[in-house]
Amino acid sequence: MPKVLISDKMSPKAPEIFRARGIEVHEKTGLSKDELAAIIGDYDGLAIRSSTKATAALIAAAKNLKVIGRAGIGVDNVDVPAASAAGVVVMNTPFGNSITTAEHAIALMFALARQLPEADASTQAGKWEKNRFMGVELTAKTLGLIGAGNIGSIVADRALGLKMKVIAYDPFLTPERAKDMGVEKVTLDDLLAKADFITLHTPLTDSTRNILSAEALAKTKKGVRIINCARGGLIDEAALKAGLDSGHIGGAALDVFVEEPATASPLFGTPGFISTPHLGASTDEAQVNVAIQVAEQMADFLLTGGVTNALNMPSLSAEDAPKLRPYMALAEKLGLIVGQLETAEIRGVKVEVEGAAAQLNIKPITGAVLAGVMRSFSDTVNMVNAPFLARERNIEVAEVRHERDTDYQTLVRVTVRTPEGERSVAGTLLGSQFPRLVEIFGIKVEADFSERMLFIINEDKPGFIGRLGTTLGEAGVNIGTFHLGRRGAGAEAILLLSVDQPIPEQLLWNVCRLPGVKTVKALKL
Ligand SMILES: NC(=O)c1ccc[n+]([C@@H]2O[C@H](COP(=O)([O-])OP(=O)(O)OC[C@H]3O[C@@H](n4cnc5c(N)ncnc54)[C@H](O)[C@@H]3O)[C@@H](O)[C@H]2O)c1
Ligand SMILES: O=C(O)[C@H](O)COP(=O)(O)O
Repeated sequence: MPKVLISDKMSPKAPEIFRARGIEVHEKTGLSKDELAAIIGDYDGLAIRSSTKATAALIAAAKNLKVIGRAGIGVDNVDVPAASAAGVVVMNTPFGNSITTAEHAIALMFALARQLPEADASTQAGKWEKNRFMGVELTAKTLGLIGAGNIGSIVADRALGLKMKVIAYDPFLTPERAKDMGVEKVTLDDLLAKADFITLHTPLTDSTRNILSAEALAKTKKGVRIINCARGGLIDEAALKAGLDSGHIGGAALDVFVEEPATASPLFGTPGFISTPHLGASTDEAQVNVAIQVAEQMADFLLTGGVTNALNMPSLSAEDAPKLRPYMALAEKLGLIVGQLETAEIRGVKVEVEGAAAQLNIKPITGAVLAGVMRSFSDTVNMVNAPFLARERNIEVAEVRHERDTDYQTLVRVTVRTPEGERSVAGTLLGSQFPRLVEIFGIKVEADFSERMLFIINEDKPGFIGRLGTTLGEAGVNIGTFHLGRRGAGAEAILLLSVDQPIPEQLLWNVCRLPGVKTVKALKL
C-alpha cells in the first residue's frame, strides 16, 4: 500500500481521499527540515502547500518518493530540476485557488483605495477621524495587470465589472486573448506610466524578479497604488518603502514577501502600507478545492500511473494509463535492447507508432523508450527524468505517428542514430497485452522478451545451431526460447535466445569464437 505524508496544513478532505482510495496517510506539520529528512524515506508521496521546502537535499533523502503534490499553484518551494533528476513527479493544482486569490487582490485594491485598515484601527481606538481618511473611487481608474494568466484574467474580469479600464503587460498574452478579456495589451513602460493601480500576477522567474525595481517604480504615475498577491521578489521592497516614504507611491498592499514568514520588515508601520500573511489562497472554498485535487491526482498516480497537472511529465489520464501500460512495457524493452546493443555514442532517438499505437498519447511511450535506452548508463533513470537526461546528453528525440496500414495491428519502432548510422527495433502487442519483438536491425523476428537474453549475429551456415547449443549446455546454461531471423538463405542471421541462467563472461567469449559469429551480447531486460 503506498504511503503519503502531508507536511503542511491542509483541508481534512485530503487525508479523507487518500484513505478512501486505500493509501496510508500521515499528517505531520511544522516539522523542521532535519525531522522531515529523517522520515521522508518511508514515503511514496509528499503533499505540501508553500511552507514545506522540497529542496534537493530533502529529495536526495527521499529514497522511495515518487510524487510531490502541491496543493496550490506556486512550486517555487520545490526544487523541480532535482525532483526531475531523481525521477520524482511534481504536480500542482493550477486552478483550485485562482478565484480566491483574485478576490484577495481586489479586496486589497479596495483596502488601499479607502485606507480601510488604518480607518478601522483609528475608529476602534476611539478617534473618529472622519476628515483624515479621504479615499479614491475605482470607477474609471486604470488598473495595470502585470501577468494576465489564470489569476490575472479573473482580476481583469472583476475590475471591468467595477468599471475600471484594464491594461495588461504580459509578453505571452496574444492580441486575440487580450481582446477576449476586454483588456488593452501594453508594454511595461506604458503600464507604468498609465496605471493608477498596479497588480502583479506572475510567477517569480529570472524575467520577473524585481520587475518593479527602483527604476521601474520611478516610472510610475505619482500616487500609484500597488498590490502583490503573487510572489515576494517581484517588487524591490526597499525601493517600495522609499517610494511610500517620499509620497510618490500612494499605497502598497503585499500578501507575499521576499522572506517568508515576514515577521519583521522595514515596510511595517509605513503609512499607506497594508500587509497580509500570504493569505491569497486562504478561503474555505479554495482549500477544499486544492486538497481534493491534490489528493485525487496523487492517488491516481500512485495507484494507476495517471498523471494530471505534472510540471515535469506529460499528462496521462487515469483512464488511458491502463491502456498505455503494456505499450510502456514494450517501449522500455525496445529501448533496453537498442541501448544495450549500441556501442557508439547515441545522438538521436526516434519513436514511431503505427496502427492502434498511433491513436494513443505518444509522450509516455517516448518516456519509456528513453528510460530503456539510457538504463545502460544510469541506474536511476525512469520515465520522469529520462527526457531531461536525454536533453542533458544532447540526444535529439523525435516522435512520429504514422496513419498508414501496417502488417501489425499495432507497432512501436525505435531507431537510434549514432555517428556510425541508424539501427532500429520494432515490437507489437499480442492480444493488446503481450510485448513481442518483430524486427531487429532490419531483420524480421518473432520473439518474446525475457529477463536474460543472448543476442547473436552470425553467418547463416549449417551446423551453427548445434554447436551453439552444445556450447551453452557445456556451460550449464539452459535455453528457454529460441528465435531466428535472417536476411536470406546463407546471409546474415540474428539469433535471440532466452536463457534460464546468468550468462558468464567466459561463455560469451566461447560463443564469440564459434565459426561464423560476428556479434554476441548478453541482454538484461
Ligand atoms: N498569494 C497567494 O496565496 C497565491 C495564490 C495563488 C497563486 N499565487 C501566485 O500567483 C501567481 C500567478 O498565478 P496564475 O495561476 O495566474 O499563473 P499563470 O501561470 O496562469 O499566469 C502567470 C502569467 O504570468 C505571465 N508572465 C510570465 N512571465 C512574465 C513576465 N516576465 N512579465 C509579465 N508576465 C509574465 C505568464 O505569461 C502568465 O500569463 C503565481 O506566482 C502563483 O504562485 C499566489
Ligand atoms: O501558489 C499558491 O498557490 C499560493 O501561494 C498559496 O500558497 P499556500 O498554499 O501556502 O497558501
